[in-house]
Amino acid sequence: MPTSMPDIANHTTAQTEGALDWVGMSKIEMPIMLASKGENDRMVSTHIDAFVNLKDPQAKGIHMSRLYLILDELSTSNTLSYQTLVSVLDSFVSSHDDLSDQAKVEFNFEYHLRRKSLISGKEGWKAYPVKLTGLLNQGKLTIELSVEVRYSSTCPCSAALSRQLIQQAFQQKFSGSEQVALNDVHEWLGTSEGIVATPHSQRSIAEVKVKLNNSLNEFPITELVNLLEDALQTPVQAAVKREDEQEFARLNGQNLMFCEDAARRVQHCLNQNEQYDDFWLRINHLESLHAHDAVSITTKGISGGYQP
Ligand SMILES: Nc1nc2c(ncn2[C@@H]2O[C@H](COP(=O)(O)OP(=O)(O)OP(=O)(O)O)[C@@H](O)[C@H]2O)c(=O)[nH]1
Repeated sequence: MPTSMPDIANHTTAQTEGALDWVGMSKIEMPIMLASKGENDRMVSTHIDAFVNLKDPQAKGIHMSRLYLILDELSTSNTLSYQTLVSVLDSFVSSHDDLSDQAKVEFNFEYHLRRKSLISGKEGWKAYPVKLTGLLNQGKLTIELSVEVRYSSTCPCSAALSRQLIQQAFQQKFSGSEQVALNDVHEWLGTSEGIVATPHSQRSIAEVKVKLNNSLNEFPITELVNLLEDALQTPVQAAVKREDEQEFARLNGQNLMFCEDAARRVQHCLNQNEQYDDFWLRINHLESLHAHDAVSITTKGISGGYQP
């Protein structure tokens, strides 16, 4: 490097002094080889946020290029795992010895999983938005995993109101007769006059963030997705034949959910799981009855933990 190049970060001081909580870069685009528990390592297309604190109030700035190059080395020569995420954070701090004692890195990407259809035995891809976050605060390490799971929620109130309309239609149709023939009822139930009303359902999104226990050394992405989809029972589907669609209708009918119900199901499952020291969740029902969404938010509720 030519010696005459000015080095603002090193050789000037701040015009106005002040320590800063986070300084760094957002949405760095990099392909990253990712190790995830139970899956083959694979390349994911990430957007990375990388930060250190600036604890020296007089220092002009941090060295952005050092953070970038640490990530570039991860991208070109390594695999993102629990261990390498910790190394990245250590390197962020050690590359800024006098300036920083905290580091944060967030990897945002879509993680594709093969998902089985409900009945037909077909398979298809689903893409799950995932965020892996590492935080190093004066030697204290926190690793978080966030995922989003999309599912269908059918309104329990609308289902009850629809059942009432079906009962009324039944009464109207058969009220004159002393006895009703089984076949007549069976046939009538198969018509659109029989099922005169259907409850509304909505595309719904569970956003979940978990703090990984220190004893974990792998990212449990697939496990967390499975846990959430098992709790909710009505995840959106990939490959769908008619038998799968019918089973989906049955599952929707058997799992009627307000956003409160969905939040409690997820809360219950996460509370049972000891791998997660803390959790935060937000349930979004993108209403079809309303133009606005129904939302519920909760946390594990531990002292000093996530805030709703
Ligand atoms: N600190 C800081 N740097 C910025 C910002 N925007 C762009 N940069 C640029 O980031 C580049 C890299 O900075 P450094 O890491 O200090 O680069 P360098 O001096 O060649 O690297 P070292 O020799 O390792 O210090 C510089 O060219 C800065 O101008 C900003 O808002 N803050």
